[in-house]
Amino acid sequence: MQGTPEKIYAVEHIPGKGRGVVALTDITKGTRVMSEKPIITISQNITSIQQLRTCILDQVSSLSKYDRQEFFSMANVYGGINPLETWYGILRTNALPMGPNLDTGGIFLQACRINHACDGNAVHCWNENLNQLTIHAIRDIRKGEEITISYLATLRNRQARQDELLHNFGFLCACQLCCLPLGESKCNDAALDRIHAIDDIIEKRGIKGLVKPAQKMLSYVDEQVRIWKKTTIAEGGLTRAYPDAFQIAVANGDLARARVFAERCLRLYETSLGNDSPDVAEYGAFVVNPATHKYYGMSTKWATTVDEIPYSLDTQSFEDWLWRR
Ligand SMILES: C[S@@+](CC[C@H](N)C(=O)[O-])C[C@H]1O[C@@H](n2cnc3c(N)ncnc32)[C@H](O)[C@@H]1O
Repeated sequence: MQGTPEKIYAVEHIPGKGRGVVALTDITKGTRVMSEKPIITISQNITSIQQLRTCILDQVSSLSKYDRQEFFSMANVYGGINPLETWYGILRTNALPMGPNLDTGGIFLQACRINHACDGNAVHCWNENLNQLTIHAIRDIRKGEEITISYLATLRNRQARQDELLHNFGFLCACQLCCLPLGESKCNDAALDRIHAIDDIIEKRGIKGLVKPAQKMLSYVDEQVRIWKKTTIAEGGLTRAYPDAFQIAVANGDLARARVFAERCLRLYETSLGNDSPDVAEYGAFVVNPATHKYYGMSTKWATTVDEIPYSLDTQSFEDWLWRR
């Protein structure tokens, strides 16, 4: 018979932050810290106040006594002059996205107690296979350390982060990244600004940009990866950069590089999402056969086969080959 799994975190009072989640043991990178179903869900597709009112009322009134108490004790930076407004304020302060499109959010009794850090040591993700929200450690976390996630969809410069957090969550962030000495903070901001400028270029070019001008686009992603690697930010934006690089390679028929990029995506997703995540299954399949991606065949300009990966090269030469430097 299996014993009860050891509890690796506890919800505790954190000075200046209300409640928060603290590690009860050393937690290694890649560990699933929690996996949880929502007690309330709310969709952005609700179009009328009446619909919103009914949706919130129905769900709050069917909560168990314990869940209701916990829900009422959650942070609310939006206030409210009647119960319904107050509940809506709690939802807006605490809901975590249930999917990549951010159109549905959920209230989770444990995960919603996790405070923010711009460079969080954990990440949250909605797992469609489990129908649960998962939290994974993306760094080693020491016993007694607070477990933190980022509330921000993208990591912008310090001022932009602080403005967004103050506006949406009512606090002035004093995380490690926000408290860097001025010189270091400016360097960090410049790096993040450049990364986002490149993101904008890539987004503007859209799908056509994958093949024209392909080399330029791959160089942009290469630059992003090099910048992220110079920062101390856990995983940085690699979970975005490597899939971009994979798409560029596959769209140009370069199955050798596509497989390497797919392997890198897979490793990142296994750590931050867990082996049962749909993204792990998807990228696992691309590693086996990158040609199954829908963009394969857009161009044959860089055509290679998966057997052409030059594994015998030293690390630097391999990276030069990979990014076509
Ligand atoms: C989702 S709740 C997190 C749990 C909350 N601390 C509680 O007591 O239930 C978000 C709220 O927690 C607080 N919070 C989160 N991260 C914080 C941080 N880094 N510094 C200060 N307050 C923070 C803010 O009040 C924010 O609106």
